Amino acid sequence: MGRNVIEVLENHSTLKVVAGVDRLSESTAPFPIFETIEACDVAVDCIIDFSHYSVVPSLIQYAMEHRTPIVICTTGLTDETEKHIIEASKVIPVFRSGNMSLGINLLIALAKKAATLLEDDFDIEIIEKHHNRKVDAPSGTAKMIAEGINDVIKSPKTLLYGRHGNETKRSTNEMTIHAVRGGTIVGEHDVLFAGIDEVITISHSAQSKKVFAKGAVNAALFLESQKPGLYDMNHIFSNI
Ligand SMILES: NC(=O)C1=CN([C@@H]2O[C@H](COP(=O)(O)OP(=O)(O)OC[C@H]3O[C@@H](n4cnc5c(N)ncnc54)[C@H](OP(=O)(O)O)[C@@H]3O)[C@@H](O)[C@H]2O)C=CC1
Ligand SMILES: O=C(O)C1=N[C@H](C(=O)O)C[C@H](O)C1
Repeated sequence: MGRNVIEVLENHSTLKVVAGVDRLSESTAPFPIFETIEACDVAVDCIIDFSHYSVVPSLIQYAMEHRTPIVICTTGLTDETEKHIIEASKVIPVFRSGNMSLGINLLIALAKKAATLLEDDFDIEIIEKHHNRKVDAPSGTAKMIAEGINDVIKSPKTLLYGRHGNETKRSTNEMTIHAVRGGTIVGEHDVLFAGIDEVITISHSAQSKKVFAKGAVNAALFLESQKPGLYDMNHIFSNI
């Protein structure tokens, strides 16, 4: 994703990459690359993060100490890191989303609407598919979809992850996320509403990683004029 962000910013009219963080960089980039965020001594106006959940706490710490707005796109964050993000957002503008595409945010809005209409008679299941290099499962997006649905239905469902080892039939109170990993699949999410003799599926398929990089750059631009706070895609697409 880092390379995709660099490409999106290559000919940008107002933004430019002034530094990168990569622990094993062999890059010939025209800007300094640091092994860790702590080593970064370049003044930056915004941090865009696509990394690994284990390093996000150090990014947040750096952003707070330097009063730098931050766009956090990394998924698989621990509960402790989630709390850290909330604390940080009291001091600096923080943009946080497990999916930076417009399409997924529309899918969530549609799935919420469908869930409120169908929750009594339809089983809801989420299937996500990603490339074989992804380290976290289920995807951050699948969790966002499930949480979004649970926020609006009368009886929030218990979340399950896969059905392996389950020796009882499906309960109406559950919603399961199924994760598939293979090849170079960029990112696919299906929300299934399965009723008697009919199934409605709401799907999103990312065709390239560029879509996430563009979303992150838009989020960085959005943060430029924001006060400290926690922001997400709903603040950008407020009319979805
Ligand atoms: N919100 C969104 O829209 C999107 C979010 N993502 C999320 O962004 C994150 C990154 O995705 P992606 O770029 O595809 O993943 P990659 O694995 O390609 O890149 C992750 C980067 O983080 C580095 N890294 C991993 N572990 C550590 C560590 N312990 N210390 C320091 N650096 C580390 C990796 O370095 P190295 O190569 O040396 O391991 C690599 O440079 C994931 O969490 C993914 O789910 C991805 C796409 C869209
Ligand atoms: O790791 C990825 O590639 C992606 N991760 C995000 C997620 O976990 O939902 C977003 C996107 O689906 C791509």
